[in-house]
Amino acid sequence: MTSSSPDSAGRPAIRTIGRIQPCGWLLVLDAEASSVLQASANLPELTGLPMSQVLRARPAELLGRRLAIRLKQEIKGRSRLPAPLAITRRVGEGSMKVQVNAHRRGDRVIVEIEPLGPMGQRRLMALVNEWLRRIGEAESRDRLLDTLVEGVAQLTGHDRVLVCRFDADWHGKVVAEHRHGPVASLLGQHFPASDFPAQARSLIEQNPVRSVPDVQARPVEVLAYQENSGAMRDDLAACVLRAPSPEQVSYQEHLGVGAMLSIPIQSQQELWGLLIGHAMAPVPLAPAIREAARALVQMAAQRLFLLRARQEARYLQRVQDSRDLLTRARRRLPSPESLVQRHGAEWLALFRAQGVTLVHHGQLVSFGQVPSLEALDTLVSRLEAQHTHEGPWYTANAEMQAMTQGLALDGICGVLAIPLRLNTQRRDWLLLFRPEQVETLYWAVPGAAAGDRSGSAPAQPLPGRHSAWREEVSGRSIAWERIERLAAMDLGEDLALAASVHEIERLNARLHQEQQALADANRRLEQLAHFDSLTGVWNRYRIEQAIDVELAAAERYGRSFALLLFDADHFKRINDRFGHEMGDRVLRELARRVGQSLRGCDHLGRWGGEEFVVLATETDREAAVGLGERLRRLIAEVAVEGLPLSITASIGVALWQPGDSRKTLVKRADQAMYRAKTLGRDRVCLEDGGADASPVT
Ligand SMILES: Nc1nc2c(ncn2[C@@H]2O[C@H](COP(=O)(O)OP(=O)(O)OP(=O)(O)O)[C@@H](O)[C@H]2O)c(=O)[nH]1
Repeated sequence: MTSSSPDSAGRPAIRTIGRIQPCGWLLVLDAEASSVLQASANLPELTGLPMSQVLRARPAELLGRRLAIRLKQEIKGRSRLPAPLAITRRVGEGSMKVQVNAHRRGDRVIVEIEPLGPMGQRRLMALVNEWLRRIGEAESRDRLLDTLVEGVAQLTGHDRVLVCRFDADWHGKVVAEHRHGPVASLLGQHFPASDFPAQARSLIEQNPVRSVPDVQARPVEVLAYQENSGAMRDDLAACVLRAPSPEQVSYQEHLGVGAMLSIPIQSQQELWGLLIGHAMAPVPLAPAIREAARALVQMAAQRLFLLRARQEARYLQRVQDSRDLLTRARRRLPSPESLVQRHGAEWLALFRAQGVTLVHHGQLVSFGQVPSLEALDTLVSRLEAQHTHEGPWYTANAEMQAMTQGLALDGICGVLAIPLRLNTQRRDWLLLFRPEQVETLYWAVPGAAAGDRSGSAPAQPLPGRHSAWREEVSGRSIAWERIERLAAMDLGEDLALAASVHEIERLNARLHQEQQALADANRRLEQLAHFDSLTGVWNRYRIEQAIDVELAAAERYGRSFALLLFDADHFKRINDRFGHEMGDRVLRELARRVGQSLRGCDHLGRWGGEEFVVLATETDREAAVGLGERLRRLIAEVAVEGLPLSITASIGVALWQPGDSRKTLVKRADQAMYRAKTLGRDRVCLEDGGADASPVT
């Protein structure tokens, strides 16, 4: 900002508050657009008034009454004019058609006046429509961009129109170009990120079209009286006419460019790239042509994002197909480990990767080429500790990331890590690895590239080319694209689900086994608790329970039942003569035969030693004695292999009497049995008072 002191005549000082290009005129008005605050120093040419007067004039004196009123009305309550106003101005002897545009900046209204070009509106419209049609029909990205650069070149007359695509680091690569005349090609070359500083990128939002019709032209100062000069430094940031900075001028000179145009290719979410027009000599660019070029770029951007969406949809379909396979596989419940082995090759193709690792329950399963186990372990612990959110972690430049630095990655430069949340305590991971991809870059501007990128060899000038330097970029893999990251997240979700299903199935199987074991144990326990281990018939505890149940039923319903207690005769002799094992065999055989001969409603139990109890339900005295006699005969017929003797038993019979307890009933049966013993054995005795069945044949 420069200023001059009041002159000798005492007139107030005039300050310079900015600069514009000489291809137009600029006025800064107050918020109501009713008084002039600042004006470009070339306004005397257009108005015929001296500068001192311009700075004191009312807008109507400079723009004409009708235009000034329209301007005032149309900018009221708006941030910019809905459409430019066109007027014809008398300039000197002749007249000139100019376009007036205005926008608000803080509490000021900035008015830009530009001469309209010679091309008729109708011819221009026809041309634009033709190119819009061609752009709308392009079926591939390359075809689309080629059409765009050709169309813009035809409209603007620039010698070289190119499309520069930004990468994730804001380096730009020239991906399409149209040239006219002997101008050097920049196709395939790179512009370093330093050519597109963040500040310049943010200016794109304020004023998307940047046109410098004459790079070398001396800028025109925007002046103000001291009292009106309190302008913000960036007052002119959104002006089309804003003069390029000295650095921009020298940059363009370096490229040998006399005129330039730049229009962003963007969606609401992203700045995809830039369309750049270069002319070796100055080229005036009428506002209508500038706008037409912008319309072409906007149409191309729309088409570009549509084509990309289609391509992404195709890619997602492939991923979906793979996920379907996984879902089908899930029904067969394979382990996550076997899924990796089965689908690994397919995932590597889908994600352009060379290796994949699934970290599941602390176990690592890999397919393809992956880092060493030690490196993987370290990577997973670092991810666990440092990557706290649910989204993916990724890098194309592993050496430069703290997460992957210092790991023996064996030539792997790209890592995409997807956290799989299976339980709340610990995460599993799906890891994809990409190899290094050495790339040769041609930098459009020497010097600027060196040091910008890590791991790259120093940039070398290319022999025979002035504007390109060659650089070998190493230590990087191809970048993980957004759509690939999203697809990997989907795959991760499926894997987590498959792992959960498998895990649940495994736990269920274990639970089933445990239940089975528990049931077996219970069965064994019951066997132990209720059955005699030698003979397999009920033990004393169980038969006592049964007697109690029968006593209760008899007490309640008056149902008569009998208890038969029998004891093998002279059993000791068998043991003594033929051994204890023979004694055991005899007891088993005896129990088996007696048990088999009983009715389903009667019960046999071992009372202890060689003594057994038969509980005969619904049995009266006669039937009980009959049963005793039947058993006596049956026992006498029992033959045991290797035993040359016959076996006999003494049987005591007692019948339930009202008021009986287990003890009294058993006691009577025991006494009866004792009597049978004393009467000579091998006989049935009824309790006291009953007639004994006679034995011996
Ligand atoms: N082998 C075998 N012997 C048993 C078992 N339980 C008891 N004994 C034996 O059975 C015999 C019973 O002998 P005693 O009570 O003298 O009666 P006994 O020899 O049958 O004579 P009486 O009952 O008077 O006819 C003892 O020798 C016990 O050791 C068993 O489970 N297996």
